[in-house]
Amino acid sequence: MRSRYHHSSLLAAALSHNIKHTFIHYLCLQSDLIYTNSHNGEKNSHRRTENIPNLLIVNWTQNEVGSFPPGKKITIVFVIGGPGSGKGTQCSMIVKHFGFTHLSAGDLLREEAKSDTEQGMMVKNLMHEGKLVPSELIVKLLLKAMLQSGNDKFLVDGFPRNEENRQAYDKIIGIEPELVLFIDCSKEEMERRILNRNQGRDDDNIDTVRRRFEVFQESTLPVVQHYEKTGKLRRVDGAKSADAVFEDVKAIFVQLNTQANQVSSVSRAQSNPFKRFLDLFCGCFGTQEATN
Ligand SMILES: Nc1ncnc2c1ncn2[C@@H]1O[C@H](COP(=O)(O)OP(=O)(O)OP(=O)(O)O)[C@@H](O)[C@H]1O
Ligand SMILES: Nc1ccn([C@H]2C[C@H](O)[C@@H](COP(=O)(O)O)O2)c(=O)n1
Repeated sequence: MRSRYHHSSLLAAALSHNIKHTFIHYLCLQSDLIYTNSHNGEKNSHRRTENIPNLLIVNWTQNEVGSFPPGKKITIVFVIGGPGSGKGTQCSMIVKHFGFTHLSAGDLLREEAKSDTEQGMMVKNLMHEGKLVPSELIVKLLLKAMLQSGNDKFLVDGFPRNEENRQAYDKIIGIEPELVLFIDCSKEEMERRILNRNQGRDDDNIDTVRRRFEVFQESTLPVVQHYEKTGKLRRVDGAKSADAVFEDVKAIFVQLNTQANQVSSVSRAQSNPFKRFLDLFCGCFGTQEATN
């Protein structure tokens, strides 16, 4: 306990004096803190939580990543489910039918893991152990990919994986998801699918898969419960065949499109001055709404 306190104090001192990264890393490893050089350019240390690794350098600024133009309508759907539940499979089908851009948090991290940097190595190791990568990093990668795509409709696959992901997203991107699709599937079926997947993924081995299940149980299920309470969750039975699951998914997206069209026709009508005048006029004489 004393040594942990000692390292935390040294870390604070090192941060305020711009001491070399390697020394800061050492201190982070010895304490329960992580270090981030965060989006507002400030160096910070944070208390580590359950799924946060020992050390992290997140090095970015808001300018580096950019943001959406103010007032632009952006549609976001989160797709969550256990490992191997069929998130990627369903996302590919949604893209074909509904014109979303598919952003897989796992794929973005696998790309990052290829880079020959300290950060790349950290991501690679965490994924190999079946652990979650720090939230600021994944949110930054998502925002970057969203802006690069030029689209305004996004399926965010495999996110949020824990409460910390959700909070980092709120802080950095802050666009409420329209809905959260949850693909519900038994552990036995997911394990069977992953071990048959054969895509050369480093984390598709029995030990890592078991750890990924634990993380899903401990960290992702509370997020599912959160969205259930807010009324945003749409649960589908992932145990059916991929096509049968998509029938259920399709119904959810058709409804989402219908709602979006209704909202945009109301706002188009509200921005038409002639229609507003006519509605007011008819309202005064007790007639039905003038136009629609
Ligand atoms: N409904 C289904 N029935 C049977 N097999 C399926 C079904 N959906 C997907 N699969 C197969 O199961 C494997 C895992 O699917 P997929 O990669 O889509 O899952 P995922 O949830 O994205 O996994 P991960 O979280 O590990 O990336 C793939 O080989 C896929 O072809
Ligand atoms: N929000 C996320 C999403 C993914 N990861 C890491 C940990 C996962 O085991 C791995 C693979 O993801 P998948 O392809 O199964 O969606 O990527 C994370 O840390 N945070």
